[in-house]
Amino acid sequence: MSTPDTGAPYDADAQVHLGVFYPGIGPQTVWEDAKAPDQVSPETFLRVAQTLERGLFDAFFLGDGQRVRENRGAALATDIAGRPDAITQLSALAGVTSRIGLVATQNTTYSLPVDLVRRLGSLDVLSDGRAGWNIVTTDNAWTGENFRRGGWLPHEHRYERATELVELAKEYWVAWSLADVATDARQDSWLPADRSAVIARHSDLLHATAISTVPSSKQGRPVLFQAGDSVGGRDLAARHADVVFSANNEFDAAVAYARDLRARLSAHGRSTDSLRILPGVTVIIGDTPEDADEKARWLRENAYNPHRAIAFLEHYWGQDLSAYDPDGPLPDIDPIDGELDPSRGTLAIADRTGKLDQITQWRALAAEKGLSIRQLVLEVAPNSRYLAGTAGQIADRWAYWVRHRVVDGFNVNPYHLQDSIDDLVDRLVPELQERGVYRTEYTTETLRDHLRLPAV
Ligand SMILES: Cc1cc2nc3c(=O)[nH]c(=O)nc-3n(C[C@H](O)[C@H](O)[C@H](O)COP(=O)(O)O)c2cc1C
Repeated sequence: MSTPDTGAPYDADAQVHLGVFYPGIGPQTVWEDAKAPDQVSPETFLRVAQTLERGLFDAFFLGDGQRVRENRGAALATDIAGRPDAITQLSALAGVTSRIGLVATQNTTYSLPVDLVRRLGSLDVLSDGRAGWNIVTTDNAWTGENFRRGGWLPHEHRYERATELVELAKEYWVAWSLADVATDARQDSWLPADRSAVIARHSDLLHATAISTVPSSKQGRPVLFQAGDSVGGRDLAARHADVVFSANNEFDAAVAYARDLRARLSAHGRSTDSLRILPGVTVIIGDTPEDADEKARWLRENAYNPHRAIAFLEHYWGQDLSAYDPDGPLPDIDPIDGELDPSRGTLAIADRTGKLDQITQWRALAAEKGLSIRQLVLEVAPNSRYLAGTAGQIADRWAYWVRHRVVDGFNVNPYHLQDSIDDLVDRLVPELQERGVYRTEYTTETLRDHLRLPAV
């Protein structure tokens, strides 16, 4: 096999960095199973975080979604079922874990800047330098309707606001440290003036004036993850992120992505080693390759059962499609705008065209491959592709990927809140350790150091 051009040299000592990304209980997670634990109880998360810490994981992180999406007056069948706020949840875990990084997804489009930055800085200080922020711009107008401003901001402005917010955050978190606090109570102020300067940003998209209320943490500031794959997203990552949570987990796409991102890093004057690339992936471990494939087949069919397959299409067609046979051809009617319209999901004016283009593409794919509604959904729905194999096969593959710098590790989406996490820790981790690509103990304390990132 030829050496992939990833924009970084081969590294025989490269290590696999691992996170678990838990988006919340949705179609990709088996929650009907009797053994599946409750998705909001503190005991569930305590057990998951402690298992991952036993497995020496770099990070546990939570997705964010601030509104339940609807379908014909009920919760959309393919959406996440219930999702408490990530910072609140991770703050609870900070007290019962000691090493694992705690990463909260929070959106930059709707959040109030100083409030968000202050809460993330607080998690970082209270966890002793283990916090991360998964920066998302959030692509749906439903979320916007929760907020005073309503569904707002087209795509390009979302990244402008995100950049301004991140720049504010970076100033806010390192404004002062505990070492700056006066020990002599007779001094005029408990902070020197140059450490309590007003941090201000005023633009069409963001207004904020702040003096930081939280000291810098043991790792300086929270580690910045960025999730979003457009040019705007990649540029934000290249300018400011420490880690990208990428969606490119197929080999050729991952190689091209690594090369592109590293070129962007260089263009922004950053070293290609200052950013970690961790794509999301669902891992299915079997006793044999056939066993893993069989599990994957079952999971995929469970995730998009006939009912959910129709619900998935209704989201695009904007209307009731319950009369259509999931094992039959795609609807031949045109989509309409309405309650289920994904233009409420993406905010762009041109969405109606985008939606029609999408449907045209699906029709072509279904015609080419002879796919029914359900087969098409299994082909195109997010997270419906899995990495299935024995633990040894997956470890071999990952060792190759990290040494060739295609990625620096993975964010694994658990398909079962406990079983798939046990498999990672008890079956995959020992195989990675045997190949010398995974730590055998924590030798570092902060998330930044676990990830071998440059100091702030
Ligand atoms: C791997 C990944 C994970 C994401 N997780 C979330 C999430 O938990 N909550 C959220 O609101 N948006 C999430 N997003 C959506 C992004 O914030 C963004 O809105 C979307 O990807 C559109 O931006 P883009 O065109 O730059 O990709 C995620 C995106 C990616 C690629």
